[in-house]
Amino acid sequence: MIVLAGTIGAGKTSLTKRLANHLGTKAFYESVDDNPILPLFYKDPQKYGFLLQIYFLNRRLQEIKDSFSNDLNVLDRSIFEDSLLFKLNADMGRATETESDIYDSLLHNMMEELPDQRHQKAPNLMIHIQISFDTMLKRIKKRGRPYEQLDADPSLYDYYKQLNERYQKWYEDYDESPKMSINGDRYDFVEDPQASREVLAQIDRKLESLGLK
Ligand SMILES: Nc1ncnc2c1ncn2[C@@H]1O[C@H](COP(=O)(O)OP(=O)(O)OP(=O)(O)O)[C@@H](O)[C@H]1O
Repeated sequence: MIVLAGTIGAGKTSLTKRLANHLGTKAFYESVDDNPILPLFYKDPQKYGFLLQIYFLNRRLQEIKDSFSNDLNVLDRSIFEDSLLFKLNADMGRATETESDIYDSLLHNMMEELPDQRHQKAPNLMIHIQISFDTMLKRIKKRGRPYEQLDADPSLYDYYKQLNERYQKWYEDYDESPKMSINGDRYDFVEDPQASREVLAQIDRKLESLGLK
């Protein structure tokens, strides 16, 4: 499977749709607007941080299992990014070190490959969409999910800034599968059809180099 990665508002969902369409495969989305824990988490991160992670972990593993049938199926978010978000939350005092350690050990245990399994759980390719902090703020505002807005909670500014900064290092350290990065500032694949074609061509070249296409 191919997984998309990137910060809030990077365009993972949009690129998932375009890429699956282009490859003629199935797209798997995590519905954000139907997530019952997310608004609770934004209201009280300390109380709901751990529950939210377990909710996501469960959903993302389900997606991985559901998408096994084709190596080119596309998932709108990687399971590995959640750990980055949770660590940030732990560092901001919204989760304890014990919760963070237990989460990491559970993730590791769930993702461990078994000797004779027919399909690997790790993705075949991870595509990171990189955007600047400025673009991230603009996208969050434009999309307008109420609980994500800075007007409602100015302390989110620091959260978003740190999150954006940590993504670059996360991408550099990521070694669960082959990977590539898309410049989401330069290529506005949502609004600009030419940029969209260029991004899909970049991904095609990578898939070809991996023997997946
Ligand atoms: N592991 C996590 N811990 C805390 N919050 C999370 C986690 N994963 C997602 N979220 C929250 O869920 C919401 C949706 O984030 P996500 O990046 O998955 O989708 P998105 O913003 O719609 O992405 P895109 O615009 O790239 O499609 C955001 O408010 C984000 O902060």
